[in-house]
Amino acid sequence: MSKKTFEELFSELQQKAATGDPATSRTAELVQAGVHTIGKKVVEEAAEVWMAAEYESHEAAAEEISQLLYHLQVMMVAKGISLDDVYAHL
Ligand SMILES: N=c1c2ncn([C@@H]3O[C@H](COP(=O)(O)OP(=O)(O)OP(=O)(O)O)[C@@H](O)[C@H]3O)c2ncn1[C@@H]1O[C@H](COP(=O)(O)O)[C@@H](O)[C@H]1O
Repeated sequence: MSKKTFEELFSELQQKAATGDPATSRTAELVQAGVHTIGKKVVEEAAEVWMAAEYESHEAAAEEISQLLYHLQVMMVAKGISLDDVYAHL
C-alpha cells in the first residue's frame, strides 16, 4: 500500500498538472478536461463515500474517502486554489 500525506499528494498533483501527459497521468487528463468534468467526479465520489460508509466495510469506506480527497485536490489544482487557501477556512 502506498502511503503519502495530503500535502505530499497535493505537490505531486501540482507537478502532474503542470508537466504531466494526459495520456499517462489521470491528473493531467482531468485538469485538461476542466472544472465541469472534475466537478462531476467530486459529486460521484462523494456519493460513493456515503454508500460505502453506510453499507460497506471500513476498508471500502477508507478507499472511497481517498478517492474523494484526490478529486478535491484535482479541483484545487485546476482552480489554482492552494492548501493555505483552504486551511484558512478550517
Ligand atoms: N490518488 C489517486 C487517485 N485516486 C483516485 N484516482 C482516479 O480515480 C479513479 C477512481 O474513480 P472511478 O472508480 O470512478 O474510476 P473510473 O470509473 O475509471 O473513472 P471514470 O474514467 O469513469 O471517470 C481511479 O481509477 C483513478 O483514475 C486517482 N488517480 C491518481 N491518484 C494519485 O495521484 C498521483 C498522480 O497520478 P497520475 O496523475 O495518474 O500520474 C499518484 O500518486 C496517484 O496514486
